[in-house]
Amino acid sequence: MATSFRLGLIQLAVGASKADNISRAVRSIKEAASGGAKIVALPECFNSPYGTSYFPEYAEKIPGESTNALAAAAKESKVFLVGGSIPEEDGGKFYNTCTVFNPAGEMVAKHRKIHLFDIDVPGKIRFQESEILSPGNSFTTFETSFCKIGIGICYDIRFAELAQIYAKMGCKLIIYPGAFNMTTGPAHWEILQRARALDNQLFVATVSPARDEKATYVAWGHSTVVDPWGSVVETTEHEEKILLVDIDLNKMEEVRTSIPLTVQRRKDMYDVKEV
Ligand SMILES: NC(=O)CC(=O)C(=O)O
Repeated sequence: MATSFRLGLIQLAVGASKADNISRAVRSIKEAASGGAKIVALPECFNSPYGTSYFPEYAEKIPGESTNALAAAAKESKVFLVGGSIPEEDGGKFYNTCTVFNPAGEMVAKHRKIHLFDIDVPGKIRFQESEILSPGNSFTTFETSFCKIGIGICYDIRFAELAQIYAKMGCKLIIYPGAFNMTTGPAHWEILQRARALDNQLFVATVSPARDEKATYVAWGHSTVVDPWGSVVETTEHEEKILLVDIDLNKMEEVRTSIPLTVQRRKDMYDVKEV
């Protein structure tokens, strides 16, 4: 199994036209692949503006228009493709869903956002995904020719337990398509990624939409890769951009050998009763 690869993160400018969002995503996937990316990822809500009022209008069944385009793009460019997320409709319910495709264009994973983004920061931001969306109920990992990868969507990154579970399942990289905002972005976006990476001694990547100041929800941007030492390998500002980042998985073993948390855990002590 190869231990290094190039990861392509597509910080896509997402607008009101679904067709335009899809075609620009497909173009960017090809561009990332031409730049040598073997694993490519799109942002949360890549085909729709982010907001509960948009979800029913933009929602699709899976497979559907957006995921068929992703499957074809993965196959054409021969990449593993983490398809950001789309609003999904299934059985009259809506989900925030990430689909993953292998280089043959087959869907190999589907993650429905587990932790819904319900927050109310007085005077700053109130967002209640649960007004429209239902949560997913399963963990999502997939195998590549490089390593096992775990998927979370945006708010999922705030829950340390999910990352710990993916680490236990043998993931070396967790990819979080996400769209933090102008309040929580500067405060928490980078520190959460570094915390998840450092706690679990693995790679973490996030992919945001580009910032649109006129949108009802203004995304923070700053798609990033953090290594198992907790260092930011690569990040960007808020404009549309394709980040190409070389990942050397040997770094993980190096860090785990130097600071051997995985064998030092006191699992005999951690099962405490919650009060
Ligand atoms: N948009 C999200 O799901 C999460 C977010 O913006 C935050 O946690 O802050």
